[in-house]
Amino acid sequence: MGSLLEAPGPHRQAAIYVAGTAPAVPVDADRLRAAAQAMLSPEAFAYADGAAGRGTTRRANRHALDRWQIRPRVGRDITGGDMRATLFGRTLPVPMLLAPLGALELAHPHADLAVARAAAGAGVPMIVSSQASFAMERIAGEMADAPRWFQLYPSRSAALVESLVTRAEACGCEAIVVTLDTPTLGWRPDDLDLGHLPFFFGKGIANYLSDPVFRALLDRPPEEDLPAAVRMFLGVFANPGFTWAKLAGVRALTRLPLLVKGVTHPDDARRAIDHGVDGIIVSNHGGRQIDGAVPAVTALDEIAPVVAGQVPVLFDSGIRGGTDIFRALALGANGVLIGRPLFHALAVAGEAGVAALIANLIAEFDLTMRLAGCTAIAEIDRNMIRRGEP
Ligand SMILES: Cc1cc2nc3c(=O)[nH]c(=O)nc-3n(C[C@H](O)[C@H](O)[C@H](O)COP(=O)(O)O)c2cc1C
Ligand SMILES: CC(C)CC(=O)C(=O)O
Repeated sequence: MGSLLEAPGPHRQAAIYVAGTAPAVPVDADRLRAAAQAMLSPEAFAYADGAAGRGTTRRANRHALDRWQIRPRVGRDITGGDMRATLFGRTLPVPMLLAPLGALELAHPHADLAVARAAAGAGVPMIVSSQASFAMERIAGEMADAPRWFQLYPSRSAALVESLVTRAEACGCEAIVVTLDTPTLGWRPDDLDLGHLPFFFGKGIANYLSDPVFRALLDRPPEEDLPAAVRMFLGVFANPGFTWAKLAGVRALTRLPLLVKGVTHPDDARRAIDHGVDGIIVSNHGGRQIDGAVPAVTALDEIAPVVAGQVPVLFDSGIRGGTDIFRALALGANGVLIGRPLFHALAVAGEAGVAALIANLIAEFDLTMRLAGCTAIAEIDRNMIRRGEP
């Protein structure tokens, strides 16, 4: 049997299963999540799925996205279709990146290495987490010249921050993302109930264990005394005293584009620009930090007009399909980050799972865009959507 979609296009066939054959990796985000849950330990699933407090913001992220209604334009020639977008001088096949996710070894033993290979295969940038399960140099080693960025938790140790940023530059990361919404971990009942956080067990700390500055803080090497290294990690990885003024210190360390992640207030978007950032990631960390925080897409709607094109605005927290990508772009985002579905796809089928997820998202976005009458990213503007009833 042929594919269900015959129209020409670079990614068109990606999501398409041959009639009668169910896809190995569920296409729908909810089914993908369920498949991952069936395979993972309760602790691993809870860590990724978990949210702050009662999960109000995690739910609100979806609810708010669903309220935005696409207003398709008809009677247009949609034979072609160009999803490419340029960010910081790099042309991407589609305005989509893989969000930084820590402790991916909970999902799959190949963790970040599998994600890196799938990302590189698709040309979709991977944002390597500070909390990666492999050292960033090994992850980069899987990617040839494919685009990768590095996400930094501003550590209490300025020397460690400098070392991490220097290493990221040296292994070919093309941008530095400073996450500002996690000066300390949020209140996460699922993890608390299970008494489990990956970091306590030495997971997701490979970038620290491989760092000369971090190792110099230890009395004995982590290979001899992992619990002591874990305690040191817990003591230094975050910096509750990190302020806008201190961002200048990170800015001074690198000539790479610097983005801040976790902005939801328009005044903070203004401040970020005043402090010389090159990009803003509107995100509430998938509702994992403050229960009751503003839905991320509502924040995007407020922030995009304030930024008004001065720097690129990226968006995450709730993106589950191609229509969500369309909504975010229509609200002024220059690109989106894929979060939890990436963890789920990795759990279900490793590198192949992530490759399938990426291909499916691109294919659905492609179809959404052209069915809405748009054949170029620039055509996806505010006029293409409206806010529906609550
Ligand atoms: C398992 C997991 C680990 C995460 N680790 C990080 C991290 O190390 N650094 C970071 O900036 N954000 C981290 N995040 C937040 C994501 O980058 C992203 O903001 C969030 O997943 C978006 O919400 P969504 O998954 O509901 O779309 C993590 C999220 C999850 C689910
Ligand atoms: C706080 C980190 C260590 C990991 C993270 O960002 C998360 O679990 O959401």
